[in-house]
Amino acid sequence: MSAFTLPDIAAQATHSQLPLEWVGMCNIALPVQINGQMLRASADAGVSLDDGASRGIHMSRLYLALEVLEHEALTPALLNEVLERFLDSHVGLSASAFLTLRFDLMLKRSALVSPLAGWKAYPITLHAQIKDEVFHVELFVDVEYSSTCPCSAALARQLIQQQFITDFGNRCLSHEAVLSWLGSAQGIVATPHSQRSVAKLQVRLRPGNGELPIEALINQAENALGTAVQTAVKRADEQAFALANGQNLMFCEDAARRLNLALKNLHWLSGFNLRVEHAESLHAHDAVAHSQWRW
Ligand SMILES: Nc1nc2c(ncn2[C@@H]2O[C@H](COP(=O)(O)OP(=O)(O)OP(=O)(O)O)[C@@H](O)[C@H]2O)c(=O)[nH]1
Repeated sequence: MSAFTLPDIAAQATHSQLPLEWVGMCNIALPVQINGQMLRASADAGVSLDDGASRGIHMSRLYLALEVLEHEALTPALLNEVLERFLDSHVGLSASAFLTLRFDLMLKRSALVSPLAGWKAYPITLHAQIKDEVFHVELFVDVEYSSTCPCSAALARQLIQQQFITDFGNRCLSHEAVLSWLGSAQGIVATPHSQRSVAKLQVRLRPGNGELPIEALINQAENALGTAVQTAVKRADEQAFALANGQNLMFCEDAARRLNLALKNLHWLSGFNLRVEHAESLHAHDAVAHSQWRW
C-alpha cells in the first residue's frame, strides 16, 4: 500500500464468515417533499450483508443515494429507485435493501363552525424494502381523536334522572323550571368522561400503486372516527364538538371495528394492522384494541 492510499477496512475479508440481515445508518437528517411541502425527515437506510466473508458494507454509498429524495416529490417509484441504488452500489454483497422515513405531515384543518382553521401535525413513518426481489411499501400514521365512554354516559344519564326525581318528583312541572334546571350544574349533576385517543394505523400499499395516499388514509380514519381532535376553537366550535362527542360514544372496541371497516374500503391497500389507545381519564391505564386484515 502506498503512503497515499486510504485504507479500506470495509473491503477486507472477515474471519467470522457470517451474513447479517440489516446493516446501515439510522436517524439520518434529510428533507423530503410531500404534498408540496418540504419536510424535515429522519431516515434509516440499510442493506443485508449476504456475503458473510465481507467485513462491511459501504455506508457512504447508501448515504449518497438518499440525495434524490431532496429533489423529487416522494412516491413509491422514488422509494424504489433509492432502494435500487442501494443494491446497485452493493453488487455481490447485498440482495435486500431497506429504507425508513419518519416525518410529520402538516395538514390544515377547518374548525367545525367558525371560519377558522389551524394546523395538525401527523407523525408518519414509511417503510420501503426490496427483499427476494419484491418491492413493498408500508405506511404508518397516528391519528388523534376524542372518545367519550358509552358506559360513563349511561351512568351519568341515570344520575341526572335520579336528580330529576329528587327535584321534581313531588312538584307540578313548569316548562320554565325544567328549562332552567336543564341548564344548571345542579340539574345536570354528572358528565361522562372523555379521553384523548390515538389510532395507530399501519397499512401496506398494493403493489404498483403510483401514489402515497397519506392524506386520504388520514381523512378516511378521521371520518370513520367522527371526533378528530380540533385545531382553532371558538365557543361555537367547542359546542359543536360537545354535540359530536355526545352522538359518538365509543369504547376502544367500537373505534377499532369502525376503522377496520373503513380501511377495507381503500382499494389501494393490500392489508393493515391497527391499534387504538384510549388514554382513560377514569383510571391511569389505557383501554386498547387491535385489529388487522391480511397482515
Ligand atoms: N461498514 C462500516 N463503515 C463504517 C462504520 N462506522 C463508520 N464507518 C465509516 O463509513 C465510511 C464510509 O465507508 P465507505 O462507503 O466504504 O467509504 P469509501 O470506501 O470511501 O467509499 P467507496 O469507495 O464507495 O467504498 C468509512 O470511513 C467507514 O469507516 C461501520 O460500523 N461499518
